[in-house]
Amino acid sequence: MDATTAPHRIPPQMPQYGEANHVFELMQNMLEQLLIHQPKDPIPFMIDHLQRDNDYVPKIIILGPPASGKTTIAMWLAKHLSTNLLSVESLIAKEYSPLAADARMHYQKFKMVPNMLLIRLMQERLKEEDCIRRGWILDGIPETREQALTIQTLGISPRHVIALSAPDTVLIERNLGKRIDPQTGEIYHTTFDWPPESEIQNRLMMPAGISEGETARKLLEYHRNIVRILPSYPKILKVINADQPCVDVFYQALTYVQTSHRSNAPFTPRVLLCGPVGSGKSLQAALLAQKYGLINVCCGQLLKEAVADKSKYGEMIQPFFEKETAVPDNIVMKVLKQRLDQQDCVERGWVLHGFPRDLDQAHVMDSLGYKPNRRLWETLPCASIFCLP
Ligand SMILES: Nc1ncnc2c1ncn2[C@@H]1O[C@H](COP(=O)(O)OP(=O)(O)OP(=O)(O)O)[C@@H](O)[C@H]1O
Ligand SMILES: Nc1nc2c(ncn2[C@H]2C[C@H](O)[C@@H](COP(=O)(O)OP(=O)(O)O)O2)c(=O)[nH]1
Repeated sequence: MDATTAPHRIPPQMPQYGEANHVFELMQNMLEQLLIHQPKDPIPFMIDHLQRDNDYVPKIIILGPPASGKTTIAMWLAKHLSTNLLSVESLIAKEYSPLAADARMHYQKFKMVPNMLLIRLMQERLKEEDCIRRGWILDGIPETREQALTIQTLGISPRHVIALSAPDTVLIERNLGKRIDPQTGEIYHTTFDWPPESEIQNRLMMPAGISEGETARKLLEYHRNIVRILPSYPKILKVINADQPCVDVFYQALTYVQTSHRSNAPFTPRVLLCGPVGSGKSLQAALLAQKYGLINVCCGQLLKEAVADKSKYGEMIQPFFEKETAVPDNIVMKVLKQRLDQQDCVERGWVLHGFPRDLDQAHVMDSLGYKPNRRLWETLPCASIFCLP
């Protein structure tokens, strides 16, 4: 077969390098921003995007009906993730911003901020260094589908969207107990979250707009809009039940925003199955190989085949088999390397079991660049192992 028709050998280090350094996602994010912003000269834009290196900072939207705990959860997340919290109130309160002054005037007159003014105010804030470097959380924004679509068109892409939900009756009742600390802006509740310090208790204020009628009106407005907003975020949305203790809502939200979504990057599974003898590694390896088209690599089987084939390594292994002593790690690794570097393992991925059996072997495997991207540990009570047939 001449060189032009021979299969193109992809060195295993290439896909592994791409996975380890998220090269595909890096390029995908940059391409997205290029197509959204369509700069006259793409090169400086791409250089600036790559130097910013902020693809993985928090970019979170928290939505929910009144009294669902959006602000409470958003504040706790912002503190935990050291990121910036943006809400309508915080945006219009911004000093030295003509846009904010204009928005304040609207808000004082009409109790609302026009869509485009709010979006421009948000855009202005998101361009600031701290939001670029440390990311952001939008609390209760977007409020309408028009805002959601405009935000997307401007290239403001959240990585995670959380929608809190709870029965209206619960929220109307809950909102009656809302209290705010005028000094810190912290939110409390007369029943669910009362501060221990009497000094804080004494200065808490009842915010406006928490009466049953007001909350019911806001709920109607929210339900009318939210059904048109959520379809804008099909793959990054998580709905969390807010009718449970705040702390539980917070930890579900935190767990979600700390997960990364499946990317479209090409992915070659390299699965490592560990566990005591009899824990089912061989069986699970065979099932995984069959289901996902992986190569089933059993280390013990490889050594036996090398001896049976009387290969170069087989002759080295034979004496250890005859003396029933452990085959030296360097010989085992050579046999394993020969197998894992074969085209089928590189292209389809593998599920390895029976190696490594100890830390030294794990270090040798890692040092040679064989890094599994899925690790499964099978455990079994000792008693069960001795009962195996
Ligand atoms: N899971 C919860 N369980 C009980 N009380 C909660 C919970 N989450 C928030 N609260 C309380 O409900 C009240 C409203 O919370 P918060 O202001 O965070 O809600 P919100 O969704 O931001 O409301 P709004 O949209 O009206 O500002 C506060 O007193 C808060 O302490
Ligand atoms: N009950 C039960 N038995 C199992 C399970 N997985 C494997 N086995 C059986 C099949 C074999 O007879 C025995 C050892 O399985 P194995 O896959 O060879 O274990 P391992 O030594 O490769 O880890 O246990 C399992 O999940 N449940």
